[in-house]
Amino acid sequence: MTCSRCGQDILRDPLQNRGSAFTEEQRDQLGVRGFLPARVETLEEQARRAVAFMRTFPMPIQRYFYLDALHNTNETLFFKVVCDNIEEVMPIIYTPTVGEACQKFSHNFLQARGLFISVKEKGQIGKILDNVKQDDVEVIVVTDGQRILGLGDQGVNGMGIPVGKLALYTACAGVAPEKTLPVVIDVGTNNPAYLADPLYMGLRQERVSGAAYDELIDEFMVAARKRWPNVLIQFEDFGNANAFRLLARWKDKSLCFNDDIQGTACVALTGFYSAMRVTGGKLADQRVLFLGAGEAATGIANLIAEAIADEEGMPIEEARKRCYLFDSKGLVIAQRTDLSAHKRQFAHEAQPAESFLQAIQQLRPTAIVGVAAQQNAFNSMVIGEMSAINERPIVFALSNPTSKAECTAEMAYQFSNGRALFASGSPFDVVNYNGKTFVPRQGNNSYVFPALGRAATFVKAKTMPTGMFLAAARKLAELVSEEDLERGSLYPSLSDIRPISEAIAVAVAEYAYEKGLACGEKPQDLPAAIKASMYTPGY
Ligand SMILES: O=C([O-])CC(=O)C(=O)O
Ligand SMILES: [Mg+2]
Repeated sequence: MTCSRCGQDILRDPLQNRGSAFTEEQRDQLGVRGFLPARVETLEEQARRAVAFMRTFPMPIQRYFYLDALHNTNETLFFKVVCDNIEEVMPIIYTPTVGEACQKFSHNFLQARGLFISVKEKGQIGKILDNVKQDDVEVIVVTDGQRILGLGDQGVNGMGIPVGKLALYTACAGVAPEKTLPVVIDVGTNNPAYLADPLYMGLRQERVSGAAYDELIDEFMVAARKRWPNVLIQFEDFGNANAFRLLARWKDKSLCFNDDIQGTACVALTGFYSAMRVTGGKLADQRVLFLGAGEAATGIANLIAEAIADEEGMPIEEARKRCYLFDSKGLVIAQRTDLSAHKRQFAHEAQPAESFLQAIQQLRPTAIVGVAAQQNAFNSMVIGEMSAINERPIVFALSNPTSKAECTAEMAYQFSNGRALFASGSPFDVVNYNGKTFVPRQGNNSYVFPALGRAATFVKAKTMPTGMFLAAARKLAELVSEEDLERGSLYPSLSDIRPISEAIAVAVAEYAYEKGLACGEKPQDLPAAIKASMYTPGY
């Protein structure tokens, strides 16, 4: 198509722009001649320049803003850089640096990605969605910014999270960039610093709750599905109360899931399967004590219970007795009267314990899981006690970003004399301890959410039941090698995330076909069909 006046628009559209890679022919056809230096470059050449430039910035946050600018300029090039350097780039565009980027969002704002829907726009969400050019959105990640990682209420500044999650959908599981849409629902913020900040870009009012909140989310859910009937909606970083309510309201009638409850659970369960290859025994033999009782804690505890119930043919209530929660008021036990429904399921008969250490001494757990964003809560006493009780204590410090982790990898190995089976939510470097090299890996939902989403949209599932998360956890566990375990890695290397995501997507899709959750015929060669459906950056 010849369009001599469209050239400049094409160069400004990150989905169409190829910059210096436009060929001589395209430069004439598309009307971009004159707006580019003479040399025609390959994507590889462009990527080399981009990576070299990125590395000139000393701080991760500077690299984040450079990559964000690249993302907004040329998506193909951005994803080429991300896909070919995933281990280097992931901690920048995702956890932990994305947390800092959220905190700086309103101060460093240049150009936004995604949709901002505020409570002022109630009644008009359908119209807003009609403004979106993309006609085939497959995955939406939506947040209301109330609990961004372990950083609390970030309001609209939380937009970095849906943007980062969706970048991983594309990079890890090949969901095409034009089929993703990040969304922030702005109902205000209860963060006093933002309310007082003249540069804060969201609604400067206290959060709306109750019926007005529910009606807004309902309107969004209905309008999104009307505009894109098969879209998957991933709930991300909502506050506890809304996260559980929204999931309960929508999980059986809409293709959706909550990443913090279900995605995190899936990866944590894999961590247990890996740990048990070292310790021996079965999941039903575990006794798990959680520091925290929110989305991640009860999500993980419930999925462990589902897995035990499935493996042992045991009632779920019985299986739940392997998991104990410790919240801000102490150990969650049957006699407490202040418990919300999601905690009550894990309120067992036990003595009260005021400190986490006391709870360990009473319950003698095989594993502790930190999901309370309490830096250094897993101190030498806690890990020392776990190591006195267990030959190989399981210690998962899952809170994000790094500053909120319950302990560092180094602390876990040091305080356990190198015996801890460790995983963390944020990345930690290799640790040398007592002549041994440990390679800790991330028990982060990024191992599974892109693949789960890829599978669910591929099979056009109507909902995402628990079995899909179990299938993903078990497949990921199969991909952990003996060499990984020898180095203390409970997960495979993220440098292989693309084939890992592919294998998980195949396993989840297989499960969906088997259980009648899929719409349409199963392809004869499912792995080949899934592979062929995955986007790879190229012109
Ligand atoms: O974003 C991450 O790294 C994991 C996650 O969902 C969270 O911490 O809320
Ligand atoms: Mg999250």
